[in-house]
Amino acid sequence: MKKVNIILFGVGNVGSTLIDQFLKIRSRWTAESGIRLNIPVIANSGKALFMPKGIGENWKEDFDKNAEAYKLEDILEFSQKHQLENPVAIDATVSKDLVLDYPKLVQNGFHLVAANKVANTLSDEFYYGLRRELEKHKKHFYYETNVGAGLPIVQTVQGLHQAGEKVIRIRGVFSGSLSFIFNTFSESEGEFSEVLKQAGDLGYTEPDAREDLSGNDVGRKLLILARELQLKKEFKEVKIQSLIPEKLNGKTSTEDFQNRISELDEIFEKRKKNQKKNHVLRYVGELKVGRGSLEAKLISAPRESALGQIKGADNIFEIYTESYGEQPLVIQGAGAGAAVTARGVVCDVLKLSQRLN
Ligand SMILES: NC(=O)C1=CN([C@@H]2O[C@H](COP(=O)(O)OP(=O)(O)OC[C@H]3O[C@@H](n4cnc5c(N)ncnc54)[C@H](O)[C@@H]3O)[C@@H](O)[C@H]2O)C=CC1
Ligand SMILES: N[C@@H](CC=O)C(=O)O
Repeated sequence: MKKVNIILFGVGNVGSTLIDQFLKIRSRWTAESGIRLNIPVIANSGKALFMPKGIGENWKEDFDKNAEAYKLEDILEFSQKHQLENPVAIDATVSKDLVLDYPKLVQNGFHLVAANKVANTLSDEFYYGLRRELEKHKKHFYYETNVGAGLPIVQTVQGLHQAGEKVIRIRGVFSGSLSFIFNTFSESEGEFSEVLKQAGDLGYTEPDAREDLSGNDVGRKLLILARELQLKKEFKEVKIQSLIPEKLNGKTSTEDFQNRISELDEIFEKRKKNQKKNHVLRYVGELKVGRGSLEAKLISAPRESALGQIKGADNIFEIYTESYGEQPLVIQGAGAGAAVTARGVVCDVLKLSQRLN
């Protein structure tokens, strides 16, 4: 029997759904794959719950009652003291500080699984430095949910590239929240701000919705895919059209922004009206590999086109390669939401566990 110990950072929207999915699947993993999954530590930004034998169904009550203030060192010590076999740190936060500690986690024997996109979008130096550290310590890093949430995008692009296929262009709708917002707003009479709020309530937006509206989240996904194709790119090289008017951007607090979102209504109402007949708004990302260009922008697409037809929080990725020619390989489906994202993380943990002794 192979034991795998999960240390979960981030018990929010994705993290708490992930715990519930793990608790449901683990007896099947034991029976079918010989993997015994234990979750001895769960942590949010302030507190951590330490349970050497692992959390159970009452984890929420246990966390509320027994979680304590902690530092990363406490987790490293706990892991050593209890000789946790195959420790896996899962990052379901948006924290840059935690990402900067990834090398330390790896040096202390941890494998990594991240929904957080920050590690793959910091400088080239950090990106390759982390990979060198992983190689040196023979540890693995999975991050399928960084692009397309639970959709198999990263593995497909990695697979094509490693197999020698020439990827020419990747284009599509890369943001689940912006997809939901424009799919809904294009077809309804409702105000833009109401739809934006709905996207947040459904768990599609980033904790700060401006990360989505600024186009930064799409920019990050483009950069992650570009780096999978060995393009040496930095985030600042991604051309991004922000949807946030200057008066509401960076300088306002998140709360202030929330209170003023109705100021977006008139702007987007105008954009919707100023389109050709039977056209809809879509926020798209495009990576042109040969030119090394990465761009995220709002376009008006024919309603009957592939981009125009997507529904709900769907993402669509059109992957143009040499062998696929004019007809791209297309991957489409829900691109945001706690359930699909958590399931993508569960898949990563399963794949990682299958590689361990
Ligand atoms: N919601 C979605 O559809 C998708 C989300 N993701 C990514 O998943 C991550 C989590 O998203 P949500 O669950 O929606 O966010 P959330 O805001 O609901 O939860 C984040 C959690 O992280 C905790 N946290 C913050 N800093 C921490 C630290 N240094 N150490 C430990 N915990 C810390 C917070 O206390 C909170 O519990 C984000 O990076 C997001 O980009 C990725 C794909 C899809
Ligand atoms: N906010 C993101 C969530 C997944 O990465 C999105 O809308 O796509």
